[in-house]
Amino acid sequence: MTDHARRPGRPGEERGDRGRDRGGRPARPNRAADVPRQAAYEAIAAVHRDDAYANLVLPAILTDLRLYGRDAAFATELTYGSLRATGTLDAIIEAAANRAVDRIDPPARDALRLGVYQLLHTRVPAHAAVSATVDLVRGVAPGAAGFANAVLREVATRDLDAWVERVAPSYDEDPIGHLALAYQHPQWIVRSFAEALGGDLGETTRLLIEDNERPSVHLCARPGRADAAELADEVGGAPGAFSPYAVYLPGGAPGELAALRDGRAHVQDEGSQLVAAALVGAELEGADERWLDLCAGPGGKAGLLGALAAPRGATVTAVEIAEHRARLVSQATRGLPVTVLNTDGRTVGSDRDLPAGGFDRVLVDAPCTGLGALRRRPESRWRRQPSDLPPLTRLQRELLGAALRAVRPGGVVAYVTCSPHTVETHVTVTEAARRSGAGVDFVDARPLLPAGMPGLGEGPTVQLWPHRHGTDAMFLAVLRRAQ
Ligand SMILES: C[S@@+](CC[C@H](N)C(=O)[O-])C[C@H]1O[C@@H](n2cnc3c(N)ncnc32)[C@H](O)[C@@H]1O
Repeated sequence: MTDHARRPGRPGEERGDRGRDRGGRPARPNRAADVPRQAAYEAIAAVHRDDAYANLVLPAILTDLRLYGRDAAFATELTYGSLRATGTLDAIIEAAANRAVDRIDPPARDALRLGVYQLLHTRVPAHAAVSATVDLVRGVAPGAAGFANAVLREVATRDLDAWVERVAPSYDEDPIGHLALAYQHPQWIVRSFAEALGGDLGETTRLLIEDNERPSVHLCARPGRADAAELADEVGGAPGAFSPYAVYLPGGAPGELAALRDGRAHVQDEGSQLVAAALVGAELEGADERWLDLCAGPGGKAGLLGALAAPRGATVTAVEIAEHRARLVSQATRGLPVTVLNTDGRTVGSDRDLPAGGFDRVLVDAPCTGLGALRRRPESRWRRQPSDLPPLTRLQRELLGAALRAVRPGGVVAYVTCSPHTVETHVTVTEAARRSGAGVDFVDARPLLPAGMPGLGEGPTVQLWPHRHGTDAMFLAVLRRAQ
């Protein structure tokens, strides 16, 4: 695995030796296991053992094992599908094995997850799923082959619905617990979605279903450099439903597109385009020249803001605390009127380049749990924990407080998260506005989005949703500092 595919270890986090051979290398399944399953095993083992990200580690494994076409697609489906379903697969394995999953050796457990996924979610014939998985287990955890065989045979006695009925609480007694198991999300996340959707469990279910689909890739045709309709023709895609800059790409990865190479477009979810453009569309009296992006890495929104700033004679200051991400912002905004600062956005007022009251428009695209983008990272729903919330919401409040210091009287701030969790959205915004010394008014964000966009709620803030808008679940609040 390449280093960039690996999530940095947290301080004090130890990596165990399980699933490694005597030389310390990850144990490889035996060569008899067929190659797509071997690739999927290696990817999910890397995710669980090394904290890797599947979307980064899998392409490297596919290349390493020379898998293309249908084989690569099968390996991808197995990897993404079994990572997304981990919690549900584990509940089924526990019931079938009559043993807690954390008492199963990690290599055998990962192989079993893959096997159960094939049995319950794919058209792979049961005998093939069982024998291929037992072969895999022989390579990675030889002592567990008989155990795996017995568990898989037990799982194969029922279909998915019957297993859900057996292991999930009934919908009537515990609807959140039932939906979590049936639709493969942790309970705390289902609860937070239901709350953000006003308690509508039917709509929550539609969201959970959408979260289990792979999203299409969206491009942003950079204003002044490309036209969305022409770009759609060029790449064989379709113009977006809402953003005037969006193009939906057919298939998965964008690959080598000339438009990306020569800076006419960048990859960006349509929801991200909409919230960045909303900041620029907000009415402003007086000067409109100095824009600030307080959390800019890796530079998607800074790229769009820069392209929108250029013809207006405005400039963008893009702040990013992480050095490597600041470099990505510089790359993403080459040729645009954007200055990148590798610093902490909370230094507004004490950093010469970030003067208090020095900006007309400010974007805070805050670090968040990313619960609105679970479609993109199959493992992230199981990795995120409720304990992630307190430090993140504190940082969000501080960054929004800094933005409210940075904006001039009468100027506007857009607060954005790619999470619909109300603690990261409404609670953060209300608290930061309350604590800010300056007077702050909410601007209705709905008219700042394209006319006719459905499902924008009661305002003044806006929550976009995968199942309503086909975008990530982006939240947008627009605030104006009192004169
Ligand atoms: C949600 S991402 C921003 C995405 C970006 N706006 C885009 O469209 O590509 C949040 C970013 O904030 C950065 N960040 C976190 N704490 C920060 C701080 N105190 N000051 C500035 N940037 C910070 C993170 O490193 C991360 O790159």
